Amino acid sequence: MNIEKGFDKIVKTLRVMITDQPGYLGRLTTAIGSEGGNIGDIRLISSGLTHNIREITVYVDNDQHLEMILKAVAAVEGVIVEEVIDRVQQVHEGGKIAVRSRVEIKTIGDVRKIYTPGVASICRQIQQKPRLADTYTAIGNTVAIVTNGTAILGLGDIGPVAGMPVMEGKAVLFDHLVGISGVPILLRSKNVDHIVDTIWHLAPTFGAIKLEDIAAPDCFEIERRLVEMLDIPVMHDDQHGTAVVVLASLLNATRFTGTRLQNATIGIIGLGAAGTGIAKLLMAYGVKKVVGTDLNPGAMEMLQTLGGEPTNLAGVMERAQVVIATTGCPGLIKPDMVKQGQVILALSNPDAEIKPQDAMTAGASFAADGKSINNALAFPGIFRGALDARASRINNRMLIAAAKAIASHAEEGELVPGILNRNVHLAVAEAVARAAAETGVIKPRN
Ligand SMILES: NC(=O)c1ccc[n+]([C@@H]2O[C@H](COP(=O)([O-])OP(=O)(O)OC[C@H]3O[C@@H](n4cnc5c(N)ncnc54)[C@H](O)[C@@H]3O)[C@@H](O)[C@H]2O)c1
Ligand SMILES: O=C(O)C[C@H](O)C(=O)O
Ligand SMILES: [Mg+2]
Repeated sequence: MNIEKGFDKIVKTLRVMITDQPGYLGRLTTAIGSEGGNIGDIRLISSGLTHNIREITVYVDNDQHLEMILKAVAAVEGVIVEEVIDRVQQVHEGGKIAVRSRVEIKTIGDVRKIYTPGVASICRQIQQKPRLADTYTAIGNTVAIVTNGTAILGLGDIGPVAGMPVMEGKAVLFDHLVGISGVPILLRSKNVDHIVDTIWHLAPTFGAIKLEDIAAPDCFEIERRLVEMLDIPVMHDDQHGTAVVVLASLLNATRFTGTRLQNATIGIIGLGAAGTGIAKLLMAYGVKKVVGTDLNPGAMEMLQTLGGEPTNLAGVMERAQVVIATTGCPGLIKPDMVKQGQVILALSNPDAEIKPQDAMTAGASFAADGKSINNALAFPGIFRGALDARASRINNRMLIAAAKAIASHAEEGELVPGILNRNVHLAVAEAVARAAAETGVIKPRN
């Protein structure tokens, strides 16, 4: 019940020509199954006189596994594989986002209105009353998604351009879930001063700034300085979006087990952007005992400064009732390290420190990975709420309100609700806007 059903396989679609007689499709599926290929959809694409074309979705472990399956299929008489389609690749072709017009142009008169000369009167009005930009431009509904590519998922420092598919993915989620226009900004810099300065100069374009996949420790300084300098919300998603979803999941885990989160010992493995953000929010919520480990002594020092206790990997696994891993190291937690009844959140993407199934088999009471405990549950509603409220910043009260809203939408026995449930994002937005008003971070109308 607590294990997310695995999407940890690679999805391939085989386009096959099959003799249209009884038994051929059966022999084909048997060949796939005999090599351990798990079959998803089977679609009939076209019917000919003697042959059919079908597309068969197969879940495989890796490229070698696919090769074995193709070999087995090639040996089936009356079946020819025409193409192996990669749907993941397909969906990225041409990029996943575009800027599109919201107005229609039918005549030259329309052009005169949306563009020069008509547009000039709108410019003048905004010049006189800057707040009119909220009414007459897209700024208030546009969020920059800024990365320098130094911590793209758990893939590490792969550069901003290689990180673009993730940034586009975040923009797609913004649009789909809460109607925000997310604009990826790729920065070719690892210099904190340059990054801060560049974002400051770009900021008038945006209603808010979402920092994404910028590695620790620079991410802390960049965010701190921007929050200080700008009067629009700035939030590093990997720190705070992740922390909100972790808090939501722990509110539920402790409710199910009848324990008090504040009194639980929380262990964090990997004290980078995500791990440190999680430690900070859990402590702000009232958690008294946070132990943590990192390969980097500077990260351990920071935990100590925050009031946590540095230890080693064995120490975390031994002492913590809840283990949260954010290292980017798949397979770091071995099943024999898991203690009976522990909650294990292995959050690294794309591959977890331990698969939830393995943690459950090893005795965990709850286990989840970064696909279900994902900041995509938090960031859309947090930014929607902050923009709607005209908040100048995002504070802990807003983050905790978001976590409670997420937690309250989980089904019984579930740590968090599904990412695609729009009601969750709406509830998060409302809770965040309310908390912004209660904490007085609403911008005055200028
Ligand atoms: N599920 C989510 O919503 C979510 C959100 C953010 C980040 N993450 C994942 O968390 C991971 C880290 O992301 P980040 O942005 O914090 O990166 P980061 O580079 O800021 O931090 C990673 C930290 O892990 C430490 N580390 C690496 N290997 C370690 C090991 N073997 N033992 C202990 N510490 C180790 C590093 O020293 C570093 O401090 C990534 O895999 C990312 O996908 C998941
Ligand atoms: O992008 C994700 O899936 C979550 C998170 O922001 C990450 O960096 O892993
Ligand atoms: Mg990220």
